[in-house]
Amino acid sequence: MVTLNTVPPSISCCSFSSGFDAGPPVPVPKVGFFKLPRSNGGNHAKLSLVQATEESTVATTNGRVAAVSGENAHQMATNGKAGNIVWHKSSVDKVHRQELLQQKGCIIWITGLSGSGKSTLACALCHALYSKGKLTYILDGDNVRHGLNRDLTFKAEDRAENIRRIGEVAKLFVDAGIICIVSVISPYRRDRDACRALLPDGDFIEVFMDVPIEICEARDPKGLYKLARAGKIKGFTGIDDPYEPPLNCELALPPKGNSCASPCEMAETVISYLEEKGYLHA
Ligand SMILES: Nc1ncnc2c1ncn2[C@@H]1O[C@H](COP(=O)(O)OS(=O)(=O)O)[C@@H](OP(=O)(O)O)[C@H]1O
Ligand SMILES: Nc1ncnc2c1ncn2[C@@H]1O[C@H](COP(=O)(O)OP(=O)(O)O)[C@@H](O)[C@H]1O
Repeated sequence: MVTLNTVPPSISCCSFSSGFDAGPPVPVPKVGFFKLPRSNGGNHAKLSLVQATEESTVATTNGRVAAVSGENAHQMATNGKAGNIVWHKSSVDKVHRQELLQQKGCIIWITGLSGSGKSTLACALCHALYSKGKLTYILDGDNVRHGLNRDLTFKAEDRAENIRRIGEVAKLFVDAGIICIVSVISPYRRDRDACRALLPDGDFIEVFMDVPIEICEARDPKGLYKLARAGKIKGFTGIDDPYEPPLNCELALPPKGNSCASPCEMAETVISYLEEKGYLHA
């Protein structure tokens, strides 16, 4: 049984003064009104609340953010196509959640050919960490392609989008303080490295299932290699589509001779790494 024994963080909502004792003082913003230009339809723009702090200036009209400066400008620059989006901070953050869970959030990214044992290792690891009272969540390629990524094929650009979305979701799990286990072929180095770059150094732990295709093909639990060899599946990884092995992974798990270590032994190897790097403590 896991006992949670933590001091809750003091609560403050955004940067507005709450008016009651809620922990350390927060900056009280200067609040005023600001008239925005006429909207397209010729109606007068509504007077809008302007929240101005030393760090940022945000104006809204009809619920939409109109202007930002200061530290949040960085978020404006990195948010892709939408524009005018401001990062919203909470008073309960990753550090508090990690304290609650007594672990550190990270991604264990398991890459390798179909049949190399990614899902099996993911399950063994999840089980072993659960036994130690550690919270994990598995994002498995097959499973995610049933929902979030059901619109994607196995063309290179769709595989890239598959990995990008999984990387972003995994990053949210890490922010939640969870050990996120990702088991996906992720055949392109560039796509894996892009996910690595989403996280602080060390938090992306790449585990390579270094299993030769002959072994994977002999296993063929879903009969997909057989279909690929028969030309009934086109663009199958390792047959007529590329797999780029990692160059600098944190862990590689090759077979010893003709046999692989058991899934439990592999899970223990990963757990030793997590232990050594301090991920199993807050
Ligand atoms: N063309 C092709 N190539 C590779 N794999 C194929 C293909 N078509 C279907 N499958 C099945 O899809 C699973 C791989 O999905 P992933 O999301 O992990 O792939 S990828 O990372 O986007 O390359 C993979 O699951 P695993 O066997 O668990 O790896 C296969 O079962
Ligand atoms: N360490 C292992 N030793 C022997 N067989 C394994 C091992 N790991 C997985 N397998 C077997 O290999 C097959 C493919 O494993 P799976 O985890 O589904 O691979 P992947 O997710 O990479 O496609 C399954 O039949 C599984 O039981």
